[in-house]
Amino acid sequence: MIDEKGILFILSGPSGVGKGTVRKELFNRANDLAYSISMTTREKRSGEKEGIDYFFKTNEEFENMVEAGQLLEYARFVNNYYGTPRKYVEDTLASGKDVFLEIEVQGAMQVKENFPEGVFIFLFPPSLEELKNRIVDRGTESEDLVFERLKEARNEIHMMDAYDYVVVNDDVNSAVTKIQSIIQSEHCRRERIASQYKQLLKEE
Ligand SMILES: Nc1nc2c(ncn2[C@@H]2O[C@H](COP(=O)(O)OP(=O)(O)O)[C@@H](O)[C@H]2O)c(=O)[nH]1
Ligand SMILES: Nc1ncnc2c1ncn2[C@@H]1O[C@H](COP(=O)(O)OP(=O)(O)O)[C@@H](O)[C@H]1O
Repeated sequence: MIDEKGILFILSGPSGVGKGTVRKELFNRANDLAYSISMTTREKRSGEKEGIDYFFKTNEEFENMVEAGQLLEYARFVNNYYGTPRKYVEDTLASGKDVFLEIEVQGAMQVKENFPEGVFIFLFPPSLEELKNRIVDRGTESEDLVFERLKEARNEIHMMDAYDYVVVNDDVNSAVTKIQSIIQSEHCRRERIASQYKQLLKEE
C-alpha cells in the first residue's frame, strides 16, 4: 500500500454560473470524492438541509470558529459568511481520499495560499447575459441581490488567470465530464501510477 495523500480540488466561479448544479451531478457520478460541506451564516433556502447543503451558523458561532482557527478559508459574500472546515479537509486528505470544495473566488484564493498543490478549476459562464438569466431563473434572489451578484461576478471573472483549468458551463453533462477528466489527469500527473511502478520494481 502506497502512502499517498488525497488531492484537493477547488471548483470556483461566479455566483449563478452553475457550481452547485455541476457539483451535484459530479457527485451523482463519482463516489470516490469527498465533498466538504461548508459553514454559512446565510438563511436556509427551502429544501436545504443542515449538514447536507451547509452547516448553518449564527454570526457569533461563525466568528468563534474563525477565532479558533477552525476554518481553512472563509469569505464574506453578499452580506454573509461562508467557510470551509479545516479539520475535515485535512483529515480526509491525510486518509488518502480526494476532497472537493465548491467555493467562491475570494475563498479559493486563500486556499491557494495554504494549499498551492490544490487543483483550481474555474467554471465559466457561456456569456454574462446567460449568467444573469440563470440567477434570475433560479428565483432565490431579490432584484437587488441579483444586481449585487452580477457585480461580484464581473470582479470574479478577473481572477480567472490564477486557476489551473477553465471549464465553460454551457451544458451540465459536458462540464461534469470535463471535470472528471481533470481529476483523472491530475492523478496521472502526480505519478501515482509511476510510484506504484517503482514499488513493483522494488518487490522484484
Ligand atoms: N469562500 C467560500 N465560499 C463558499 C463556501 N461555500 C459556498 N461558498 C460560495 O458562496 C457563494 C454563495 O453561495 P450560496 O449562498 O449557497 O449561493 P449559490 O451557490 O449561488 O446558490 C457561492 O459562490 C458558493 O460557491 C465556503 O465554504 N467558502
Ligand atoms: N449548464 C447549464 N445550463 C443551463 N442552466 C444551468 C446550467 N447550470 C446551472 N444552470 C442553472 O443556473 C442556475 C444557477 O445554478 P447554481 O448551480 O445554483 O449556480 P451557483 O452554485 O454557481 O451559484 C440554476 O437555476 C441552475 O439550474
